[in-house]
Amino acid sequence: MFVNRVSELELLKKRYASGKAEFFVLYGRRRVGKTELLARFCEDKRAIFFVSDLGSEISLRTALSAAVNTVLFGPNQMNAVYATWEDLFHALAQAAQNERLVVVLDEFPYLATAHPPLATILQRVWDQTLKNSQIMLILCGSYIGMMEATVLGYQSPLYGRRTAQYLLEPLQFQDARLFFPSFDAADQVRAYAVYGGTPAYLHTLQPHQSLSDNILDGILSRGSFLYDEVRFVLQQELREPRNYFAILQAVAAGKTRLNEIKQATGIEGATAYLDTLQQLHLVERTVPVTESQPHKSRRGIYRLKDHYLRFWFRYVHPNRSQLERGGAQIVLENQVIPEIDHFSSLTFEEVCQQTFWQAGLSGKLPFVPTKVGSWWNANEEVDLVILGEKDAVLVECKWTSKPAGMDILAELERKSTLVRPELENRPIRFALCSRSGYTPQLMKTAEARTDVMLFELADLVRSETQT
Ligand SMILES: Nc1ncnc2c1ncn2[C@@H]1O[C@H](COP(=O)(O)OP(=O)(O)OP(=O)(O)O)[C@@H](O)[C@H]1O
Repeated sequence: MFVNRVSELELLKKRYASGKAEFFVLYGRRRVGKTELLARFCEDKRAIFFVSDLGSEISLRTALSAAVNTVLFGPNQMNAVYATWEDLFHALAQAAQNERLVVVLDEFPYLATAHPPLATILQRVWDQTLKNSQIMLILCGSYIGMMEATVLGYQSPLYGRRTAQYLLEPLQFQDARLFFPSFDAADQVRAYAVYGGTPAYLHTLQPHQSLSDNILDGILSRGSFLYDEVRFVLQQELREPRNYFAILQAVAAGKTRLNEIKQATGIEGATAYLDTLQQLHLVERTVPVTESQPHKSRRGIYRLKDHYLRFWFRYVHPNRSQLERGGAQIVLENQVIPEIDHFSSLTFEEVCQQTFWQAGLSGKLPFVPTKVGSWWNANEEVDLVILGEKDAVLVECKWTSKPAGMDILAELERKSTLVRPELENRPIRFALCSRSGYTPQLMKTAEARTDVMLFELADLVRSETQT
């Protein structure tokens, strides 16, 4: 099963069709599907696809030489090794002189580390010959920090050479749910809350088993792929993980403001760590949707960007001693199951947000949204506010087992008086999204009013995506 990535493939195809040399940089966190995407793209093309590993400069040059020669001259030439990287890149330029040639260097940071002058050499050959050829060079990497240092950043010799760069994001809910179509709608949201949109993590799910059995066997049990996955990935990205781990754990536990994070971790210099974690796309700082200058906002809060990171820091990392002694069932029963709905409620808001964006952009809302996000002040918050040029909808997302009633609408109307001053005279409408439906009285009210919309869980999980 290969899910979505339609717009990414389109972008790559467009560049391929440009008729000139292309230098495409694809990056994104581990397991997000970079290699798979590029493999699909290269399927029907004249392409050299090379995945680096932790080998030495000579072993990587030998392996890449073999890959290059096999594609350019056939398997008989496999043993000829280019004496220098210059020779190798010039050979690529030669081969791409009159004919499109795609060259993928996957896990490029490994190459750059094995041979530090490589970025400078590539830049030189690019400027001399490659840029005038028909090459489509794709550099790809997981270690986002390293990609930014070796290819994307100002300080890199390759800076300014790229013709396109793309950060591959995890799949959204509508795609992720295709990995567990047999779950009911509520469990699909819960599963997305736990696994997020990383295809490699979604692949571990056994759809014929219940969600809790999946969590037990595939996450909480020692030796399972996901049990140590976060530690493994973070240790590769971060040299001194201890303080980062403490900060990530605090944020996962709901400490979202800077002073709360400092207090929970005792780390005075938390800001610097948070900056790095943001650069690594592990943490994001969000501000109320109405803020016009996000960087200056005093209402910024920190959140973990990745769902599975959130789950791991909430339930695996803090319970490690118990889990190491075989206590997976106890952690599941005493913590995960009782809290799963509380844990999933934030994801439900995110699913609603994704749905409103999609609906709005495909003309299914009364107006085109320009921004969708949460709003909060020191004491109160509104789950979502959908802003258009001249419209605003305030949304309450209820992830509870009881039908939502008039009190929920009244509460949202009360909060609208707090948000109104920031809405620049836009008329306000209200929308409710509820996992468990609505009371008859609220349904009647919504029918009678043009400024109230009700959405059921089924409306929100209905899929229109491609596979
Ligand atoms: N769009 C997709 N639909 C379904 N499965 C996918 C998709 N993208 C990737 N996968 C699967 O997810 C797993 C991880 O993908 P892949 O190896 O491409 O990720 P990556 O970003 O290159 O990871 P790494 O950085 O760890 O090398 C693979 O098993 C792959 O087949």
